[in-house]
Amino acid sequence: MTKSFLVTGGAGHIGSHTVLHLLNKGFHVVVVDKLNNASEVAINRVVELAADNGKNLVFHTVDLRDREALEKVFSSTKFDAVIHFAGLKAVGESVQKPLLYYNNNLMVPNSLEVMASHGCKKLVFSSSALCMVGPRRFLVQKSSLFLQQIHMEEPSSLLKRYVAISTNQTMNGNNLT
Ligand SMILES: O=c1ccn([C@@H]2O[C@H](COP(=O)(O)OP(=O)(O)O[C@H]3O[C@H](CO)[C@H](O)[C@H](O)[C@H]3O)[C@@H](O)[C@H]2O)c(=O)[nH]1
Repeated sequence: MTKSFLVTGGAGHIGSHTVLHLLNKGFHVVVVDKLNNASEVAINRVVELAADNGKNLVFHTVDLRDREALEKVFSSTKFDAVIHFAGLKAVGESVQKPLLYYNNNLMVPNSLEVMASHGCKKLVFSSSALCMVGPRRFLVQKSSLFLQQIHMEEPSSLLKRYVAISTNQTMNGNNLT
């Protein structure tokens, strides 16, 4: 049977390229995106580029904080995995509006609960390598100190790190992995 993927933030930069790749591989893809940093034009373009496989793409304008809307999406399709790209990531804005970033980017546990209740156990959590500098220095050797200074003190990176770690713990704790 054809595999189905839910891509959050699938109208965005990395998301739309991922969606096209999945469609080209013949998979069924559902995108949820609240279109705060993207447009449905990107989705239409992906459908066009995927040619015949474009019919396997379904798009919903959904804010991941809206649990009821998320439940409806999971009720409509049995997903093999979720690929998570939906997030705010502008460094400068995250410093100016930290509460906006906390509010938007910490909704992952909400999605995990809905995933778990629908028996979906696989999540690809896309984050930024920059939020992992520090104890895990293997990523950026020479420039790591510089990157650490810039990024570890701004909310966007701190949040990504927090969400990455707590998502990992939740997935393990709930036997989702
Ligand atoms: O609460 C939110 C925040 C954003 N989005 C959507 O998520 C997408 C994010 O795409 P961007 O083009 O803004 O970002 P990138 O594809 O460049 O980056 C994304 O992928 C990166 C992978 O390294 C990081 O995970 C980063 O946090 C994530 O936004 C956009 O369509 C935006 O509308 C939502 O649906 N809900």
